[in-house]
Amino acid sequence: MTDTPAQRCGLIAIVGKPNVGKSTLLNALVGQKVSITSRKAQTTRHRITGIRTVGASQFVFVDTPGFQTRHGTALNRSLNKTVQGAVGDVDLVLFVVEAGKFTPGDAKVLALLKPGIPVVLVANKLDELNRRADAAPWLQETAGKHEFAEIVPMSAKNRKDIERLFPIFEKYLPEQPWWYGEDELTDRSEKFLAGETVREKLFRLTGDELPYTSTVVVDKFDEEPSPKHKRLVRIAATIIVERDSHKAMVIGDKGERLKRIGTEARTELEKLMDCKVFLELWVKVRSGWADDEARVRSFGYE
Ligand SMILES: Nc1nc2c(ncn2[C@@H]2O[C@H](COP(=O)(O)OP(=O)(O)OP(=O)(O)O)[C@@H](O)[C@H]2O)c(=O)[nH]1
Repeated sequence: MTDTPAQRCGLIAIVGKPNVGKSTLLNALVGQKVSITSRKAQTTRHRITGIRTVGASQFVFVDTPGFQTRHGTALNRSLNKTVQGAVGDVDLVLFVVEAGKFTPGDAKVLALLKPGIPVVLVANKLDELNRRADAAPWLQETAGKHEFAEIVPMSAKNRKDIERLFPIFEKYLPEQPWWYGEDELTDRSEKFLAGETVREKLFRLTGDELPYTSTVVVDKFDEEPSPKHKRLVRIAATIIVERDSHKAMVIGDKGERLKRIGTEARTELEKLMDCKVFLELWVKVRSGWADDEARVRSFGYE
């Protein structure tokens, strides 16, 4: 008779300063895109859970926004609150830094972590170090900065590195029944994913020109009966920018850029939701919204 191992389930927070690869890591761990990535710093604003069940263990991941220290606007204050909220009630924290670098920004994030919760130091982007031998003295020095439960040099873009992580994390999850089904990957709604997808395309296609204060609000998400398609979803979303010049930038020459944002988002959503999608995009100017607490709340960034 073989004993089946008891079910384990727990929360894992992914923290780190902007652009260290938190979203890339989460997506690779979950195996599907649930959090958006882009080269632009600070594209992750929401607390997103990704779920992955391996063997008897269910790993529930919480992504956190990049820890912003430079500006003090309401938006940034809201982001910082989310980070602090996310690290307080988890079973394990993955503290992500870039291998070979430990900056004051990293130190600030580390200082936020509550004592008593095990922290894994994830030294990401190892592939970007010219010589792996250079990592050894850096790892030794960084190990002294906190009582890390584990130290893992790796690359979130390397499949083998990702699969090695599950057995490492497993022992930190409490023995308890799973919270989600074995195949569930996220508890985010399709409406939420629609907004995130448009936002990703927006930032990808505007490069560094557009400030990160731009956002996307989904105004309509309706399923409609259709004789031609097994499922049809009609989505309307508004891209909110701070200035007229940003609006012109998003729309582009003869509307080309907005059209491309819409086409790319629609194609991706059709794949993600496995249905026909009609997507309508609007661009609106609301100046100063990032400084306005009430508005930040009404856009859903608690
Ligand atoms: N070379 C290399 N690049 C990586 C790796 N992991 C992530 N990146 C890149 O680093 C950039 C930032 O990655 P993200 O996953 O968006 O970073 P993030 O920490 O979630 O960023 P914020 O949302 O700003 O907090 C992207 O261009 C990724 O492709 C890695 O292991 N190696």
